Amino acid sequence: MEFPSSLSSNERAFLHRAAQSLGYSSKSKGKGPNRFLTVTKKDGPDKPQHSMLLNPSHNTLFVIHNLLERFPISNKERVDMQLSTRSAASLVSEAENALDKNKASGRLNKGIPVVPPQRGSSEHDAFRCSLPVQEHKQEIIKLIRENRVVLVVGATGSGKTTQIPQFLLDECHKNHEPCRIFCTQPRRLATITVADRVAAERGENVGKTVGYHIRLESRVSPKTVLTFCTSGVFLRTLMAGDASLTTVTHVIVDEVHERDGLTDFLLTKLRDVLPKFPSLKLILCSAALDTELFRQYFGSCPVINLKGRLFDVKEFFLEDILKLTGFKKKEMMNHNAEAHETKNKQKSLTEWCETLKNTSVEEEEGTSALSRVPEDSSVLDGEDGALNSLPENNPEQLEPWLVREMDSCISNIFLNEDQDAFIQLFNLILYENMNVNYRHSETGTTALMVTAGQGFLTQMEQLLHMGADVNIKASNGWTAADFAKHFHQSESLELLKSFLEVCSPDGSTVEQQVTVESSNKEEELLKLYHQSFDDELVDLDLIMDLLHYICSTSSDGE
Ligand SMILES: Nc1ncnc2c1ncn2[C@@H]1O[C@H](COP(=O)(O)OP(=O)(O)OP(=O)(O)O)[C@@H](O)[C@H]1O
Repeated sequence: MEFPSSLSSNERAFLHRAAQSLGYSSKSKGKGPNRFLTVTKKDGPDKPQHSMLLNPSHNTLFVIHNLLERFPISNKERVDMQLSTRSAASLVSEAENALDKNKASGRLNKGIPVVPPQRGSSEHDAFRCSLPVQEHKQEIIKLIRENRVVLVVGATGSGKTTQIPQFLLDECHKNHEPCRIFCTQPRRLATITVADRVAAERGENVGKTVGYHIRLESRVSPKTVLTFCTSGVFLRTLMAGDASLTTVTHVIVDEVHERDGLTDFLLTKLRDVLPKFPSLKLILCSAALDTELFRQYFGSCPVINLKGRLFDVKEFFLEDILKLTGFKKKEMMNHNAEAHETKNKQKSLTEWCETLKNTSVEEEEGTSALSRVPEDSSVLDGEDGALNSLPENNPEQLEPWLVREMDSCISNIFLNEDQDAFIQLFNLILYENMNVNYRHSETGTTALMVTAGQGFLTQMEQLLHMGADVNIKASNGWTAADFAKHFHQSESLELLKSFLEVCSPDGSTVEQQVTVESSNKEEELLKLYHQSFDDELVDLDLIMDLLHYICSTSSDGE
């Protein structure tokens, strides 16, 4: 058995005497930090070992083969496995071998308690002091000193895992008390990261004062005082015999609230063995407030409740995030260009409506219904330009003279109430195969819309019979019914209503056709986003932009 170099000369002298009285031989070798004390049986280390025949099953061989492929053995391990005569010079490599064997078997190494070295300073010092657990440092130390089992309850992030083991290390250093601490974690990854973090907080690298041990991997040395390990590794060590706890001073079982099988089993085992090891302290850490069960299980052990670190939760919807981050995709840009075009069309239509309104006011000197533009005229400013896209309406696919003619008919009907324009319009529809739902190239209006707006009932009926669609929206989002309503053409509205009652199988009404469009910028942005991205997918670009925004605009912990 080898003892670590950290022993004082007095301690080494004590061990030499103890070894002698028990009939063992002991020897100190090396200088300064490399001085190790080894205790061997009188027979000497060279006594040949009894060999045992191992007959692994086919299945076992298969598993071993797989494991060796995943974790190939090093040259050194290969040499060590040869049955060679072991020389005294191989004492150090023997110790390393023992570590490796324990690593593979998933059991903790043997060791003795030592006084932890003084903590070094680190960049995390200020952060550590800000953790809620710091306020309870003295209370925690006192309770652990005075009780066999202590339960610490605190919200996630209060500092239980990283700080409580360090309180013990610092306290033992201050009082020159040897200690050997194990802290169990339910997960392998957490075991490694928390060990790394605690070592860094003490200004060290992992593997010195602070180490970790998970199955098939460990970073510990004879100087390791605090070992983070998985519940599985700790349990496996206990299964090999309770004696492994002889030199352990503190066991911290973390995340007991998770109630995973291994941790629960570990707690059962630890409760059973506690009476056998009077100097062993057990600390349970839980993030859940409902801890009565654990408290009772450990004979009404004392409980420390830590305050959590609460941060304001800000709620953002997708449209807020799009606005805050200025997120733009190529597809969104394309949609934006389309939206820009629609905006121009809306502007033209607004001008049309204004012209018509002014003309009517001049004609009817304030008594006209048109002088009382209804409250909802705000829809004219609507920025949403949800145009129905019908391929036959695309002026680019039509001959230019047809576009010119159709545009002129629609604008003349609307702006000049030109009855003759109807003759030309119907000619184009009937003889030039123009679509009855053709939309004016600059405003997106259809013949039905302008006819409804002007209250030309006979022509409206004709258009409806020719298949005019009442659902089409102009560039400002208005349907024919909106035009009728806006320009107070109640008869037009009635006609559309009765037409819908007859023709609409889904029972939609004219009231439902009257569109209330929002001018909300965020909504527009949201619509643009939805048009360019499939909601079923996760938008990693947006997430990256959001993370970047959070990192660049807020300070730590906000
Ligand atoms: N590996 C790490 N890297 C960076 N910061 C860390 C790391 N580990 C912990 N921290 C920081 O230290 C704080 C306290 O962590 P700690 O794990 O001690 O809290 P805890 O109360 O045990 O929470 P939990 O119940 O989630 O384990 C965390 O909120 C985090 O800010």
